[in-house]
Amino acid sequence: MDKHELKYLSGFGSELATEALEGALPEGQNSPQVCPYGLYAEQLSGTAFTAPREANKRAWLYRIRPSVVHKPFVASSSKHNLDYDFDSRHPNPNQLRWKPFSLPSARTTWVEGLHTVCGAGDPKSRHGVAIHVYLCNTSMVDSAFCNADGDLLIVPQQGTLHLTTEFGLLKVGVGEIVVVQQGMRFAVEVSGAARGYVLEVYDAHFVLPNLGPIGANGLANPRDFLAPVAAYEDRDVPFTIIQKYQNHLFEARQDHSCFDVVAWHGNYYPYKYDLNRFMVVNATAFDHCDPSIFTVLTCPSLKPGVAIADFVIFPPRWAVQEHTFRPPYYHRNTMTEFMGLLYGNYEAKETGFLPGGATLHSMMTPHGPDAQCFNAASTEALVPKRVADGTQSFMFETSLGLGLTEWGEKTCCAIDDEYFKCWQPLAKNFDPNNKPVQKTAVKGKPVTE
Ligand SMILES: O=C(O)Cc1cc(O)ccc1O
Ligand SMILES: [Fe+2]
Repeated sequence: MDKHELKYLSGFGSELATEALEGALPEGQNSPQVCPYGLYAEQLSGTAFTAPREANKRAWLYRIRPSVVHKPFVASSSKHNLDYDFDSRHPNPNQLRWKPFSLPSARTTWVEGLHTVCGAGDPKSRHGVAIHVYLCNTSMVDSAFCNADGDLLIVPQQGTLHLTTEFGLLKVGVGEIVVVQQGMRFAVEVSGAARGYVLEVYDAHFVLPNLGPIGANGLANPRDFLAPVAAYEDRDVPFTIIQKYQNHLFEARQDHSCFDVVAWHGNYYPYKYDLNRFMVVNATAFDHCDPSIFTVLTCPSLKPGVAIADFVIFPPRWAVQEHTFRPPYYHRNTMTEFMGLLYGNYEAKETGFLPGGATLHSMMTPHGPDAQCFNAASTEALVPKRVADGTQSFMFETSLGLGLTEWGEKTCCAIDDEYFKCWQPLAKNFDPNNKPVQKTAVKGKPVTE
């Protein structure tokens, strides 16, 4: 496996085919009596066999040994920081802000460094989400992680992740995301301190949002999603599969690497996406569009238009709206908003919300721009202006109510108790005697007349 010059296949949910050895993919059928090169055929299903064609997901893996060749799973005795108890703690409706989560000083792998902040639901009933951060510095060796419970959307904030997967290799830097779907085995190598965010969903796979009147193109374009080309290792070594099943970690030993897939085809694969490829659509006349215009990926619920979770970004762009308060409006939402900052700062809060930190605004919890942002944006000259240049923030937005873990609310020691103060200086500007002349979109016809 060459880890330096990585090649990718392009397409979101496409039917892809790739072989590391010429002729390793059987021709014209999935299960020949004898597979090329003496490989074993194995299907990995990402949906029920009978899911409608447009939703049906599966991959055929041609591997040195089938993945069933392992010793029994036993409860993992390794230290970990995953926590799926979202119901024991008292609910907390406050606006929450976390200072940057501290990186470990002891040797910590990506799996060991996963810390759960909040979540809802459970994988047994296939409904819910969990939000984690990872804080690590050490590469996984001779082991692979596999989430039997759902999909992982991984957002690096510091340090490049080198993923070895059953499907091949992915290099994921800051400003890119990677989605490893349910049941796909992978290992993470890092070359120093690494921090990032993880959105785990149990209900369904991520899809691209519908574009409606935007048309056939825009937002995240399907061809910018990249899948690995097949790459395998034939290594007979003591090897551990770390499997998360029903939110518990299990380990199974085997005598060979699981990254032994020589060829694969199908529409179920891990993929990465460069956030800089996002084609921004926004208001060009007046008013502030809802942030759904910045949805990269969505995990839909069964209610039309309601997401289990959306992955939304706030990309660098032009702001050109006239007679408009351009930053986010003040709001209370039916959705829950968890935000993270990758680099730079967030337009509605220039200070306090720092890269590697986070905020949580739960359903119906009021929030919006801090006082400093309100005052500046209420008086600024409304010339065309770049916003969010040199920055990248994102939101995990869910229709579920989230419960905090003990680590998220206490032991991470990162909660910023001062957060509420950013709104307190918002002044009462109301003056019933000062009837304004409001500018309108239709020149010469003010609505106040
Ligand atoms: O709260 C936030 O900062 C996220 C957000 C941004 C925006 O432009 C509109 C609504 C919204 O929730
Ligand atoms: Fe919000």
